[in-house]
Amino acid sequence: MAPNSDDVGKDVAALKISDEPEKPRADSAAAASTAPEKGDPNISANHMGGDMWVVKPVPGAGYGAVALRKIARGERIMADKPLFVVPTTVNDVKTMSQIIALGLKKASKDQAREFLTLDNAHKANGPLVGTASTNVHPMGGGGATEAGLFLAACRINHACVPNAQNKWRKDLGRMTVHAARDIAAGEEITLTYLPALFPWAERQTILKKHFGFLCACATCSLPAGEKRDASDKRRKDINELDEKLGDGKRIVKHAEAMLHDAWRKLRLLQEEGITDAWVSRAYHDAFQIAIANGDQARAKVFAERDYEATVACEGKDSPEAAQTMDWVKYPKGHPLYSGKLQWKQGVDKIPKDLSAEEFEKWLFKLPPEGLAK
Ligand SMILES: C[S@@+](CC[C@H](N)C(=O)[O-])C[C@H]1O[C@@H](n2cnc3c(N)ncnc32)[C@H](O)[C@@H]1O
Repeated sequence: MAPNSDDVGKDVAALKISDEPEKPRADSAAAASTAPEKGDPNISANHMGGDMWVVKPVPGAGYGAVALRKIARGERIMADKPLFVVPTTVNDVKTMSQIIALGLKKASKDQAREFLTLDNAHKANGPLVGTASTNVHPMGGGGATEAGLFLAACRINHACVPNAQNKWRKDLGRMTVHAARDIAAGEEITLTYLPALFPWAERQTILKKHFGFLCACATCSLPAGEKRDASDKRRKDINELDEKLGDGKRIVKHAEAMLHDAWRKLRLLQEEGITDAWVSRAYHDAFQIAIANGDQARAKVFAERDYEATVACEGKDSPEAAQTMDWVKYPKGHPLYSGKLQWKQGVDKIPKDLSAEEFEKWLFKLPPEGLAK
C-alpha cells in the first residue's frame, strides 16, 4: 500500500483471498524440529488453539501458528470473532484511523495492546492504519465491503500453496480456518494472502508491497529455471481455464470441451499441490456443465465431490455445503437444469462396475486414449 494512499479502505482489504482462490514451507521443517511448546501467554490466540496449535516464533516470519498434533484435512482449526470491523470503502488515512480507534475502544485493554504489537508493513500510515492493513482479512469474497481484525487468524503466515483455508462465516459471525490437507505435528499452518494464482515474480512484488516480505515458501524456493517455470505455467494455465469455465455462453455449444477444461484445471491444481477452495470451485464448474446439459448422473457425482471439498474447507455446518448437498440429492433442482438437452440422463446412469481410471474417463467424457494436458 502506498504511503498516505488515498485508497486506504480498498488497500486494507485488497489482498488476502478469503472465500475463493503444501508442501511444507521451506522453514516448517525447522518448526517441526523443535518440540511443541507453550506459546506466549500474552498472545490471545493461544487460548484458542487448545492441544491443536499454538502461536510461536517461526524462522524468518515473526510469529506463526504451528500445529501441536496432526490436523486432518477438514478439521476446524479456529472460528475467530473480529476484534473490530472496518469498511473497505473509506478513502483516507485519517478517517480510517478514527474508525480503528473507535473499534479498539470497545476492545479490552489487553486486546488493544496486543493489536499494537502486530506487524506493521505500512508504518508511513501510522500504527493504527498500518497495522490494520497488514493484518485484516476481508469478510467475504472479492468485493467484500468490510474487513475484520481477527487476533488468531492474523497470526497465520502466508504460503503460495497453503495448507489451510479461511472463510468468513456470516452466519456464525466468525472467520473459520480449516485444514485443506493433512497438517503434520510441528508444521506451520498457512493461508494464501493472494487473491489469484500469480507467477513467482509477481507474487514477490505483491507480497513485498503489501506485506513487506519476500516469500520463501516451498513453491517460491523452487530453483529458477525448469521447476519454477513449470509452476508459473501451471498457474497461468489454471487462470486461463478458470476464465474459460466462467464463460456461460460456451456451456451448451462447447459442453464437452468445457468438461475437458474442468478436468485439465483439476489435474493442474493437483500437480501444483493446491487443495484449498480452488478444488470445490472446479467441481462446481463441472457440476454446472453437466446439469446445464441435462446430465443428472454426472452432475450428482460432481456435486458429491464439490460437497466433500466445501465441507473440508468450510465445515459441515456451512450454508454453501448445505446448498451443495441439495444438488447431490436432487440435481434436477438446480436452476440451470434442462431436461431437453443433449446429455439428458437420470442419476441411475452412474456406472457401477468401472475401474477408478475408467470412471474418471466416463465422468469427464475423456477419449479412450486420455487427453493431452
Ligand atoms: C498477518 S501477519 C502474520 C503473523 C505475523 N508473522 C506475526 O508475527 O504476527 C503478516 C506479516 O507476517 C509476516 N509474514 C507472513 N507470511 C510470511 C512469510 N511467508 N514469510 C515471511 N514473513 C511472513 C510478514 O511480516 C507479514 O507482514
